[in-house]
Amino acid sequence: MSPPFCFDAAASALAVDGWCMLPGLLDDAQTRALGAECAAMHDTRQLLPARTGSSRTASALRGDSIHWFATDAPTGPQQVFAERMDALRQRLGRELMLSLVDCESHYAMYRPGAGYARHLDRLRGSDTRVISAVFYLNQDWLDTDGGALRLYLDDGSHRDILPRAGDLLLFLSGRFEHEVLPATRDRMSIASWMRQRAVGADA
Ligand SMILES: O=C(O)CCC(=O)C(=O)O
Ligand SMILES: [Fe+2]
Repeated sequence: MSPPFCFDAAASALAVDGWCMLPGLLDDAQTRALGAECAAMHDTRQLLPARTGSSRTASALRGDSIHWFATDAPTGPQQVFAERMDALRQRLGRELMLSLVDCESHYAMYRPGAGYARHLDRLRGSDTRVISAVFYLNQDWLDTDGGALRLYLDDGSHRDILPRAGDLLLFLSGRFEHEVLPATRDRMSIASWMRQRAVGADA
């Protein structure tokens, strides 16, 4: 387990820049177990084409297939991930003085050539997603494999982040547009959102 200072460094970077990379969320065996589970679920057709917003049909905007984690019956690897993310959520909430009440997560598989067009991680009419987190599951990813997440920064520049196993990308959901560029091989990740209660919802 990585020491808590990693979480503190992430909180500081999020407060200053609004985004950061956090290595060491899980160890290599835990990361590999999640990658193996995602690949197996894809092979057994348990990942379904993702939809955007209220659209009933799979959108041309995104080409991934996903599986939401069931919080009531997590698998072993999912439970390990969820516990670690909960610890991170609580630490970030304290440090950034945010009320982050829960975290929702799904596996995602992008087949070669699939991407996700530039977007913001806020669902239409909803401001519950505060922090976006993407945990990557791809062993031995090469620069030439493509598949970067392109994060558009405030100053008009962008950063390309390769989906390397064990890396966690964190950013403020309401602030950064981003897109997934197509890759030449299968690209797996866990996309998560740390959420606040909907404004106007009952306490
Ligand atoms: O897989 C990624 O790098 C990001 C996915 C994403 O932007 C999303 O699911 O909203
Ligand atoms: Fe996104």
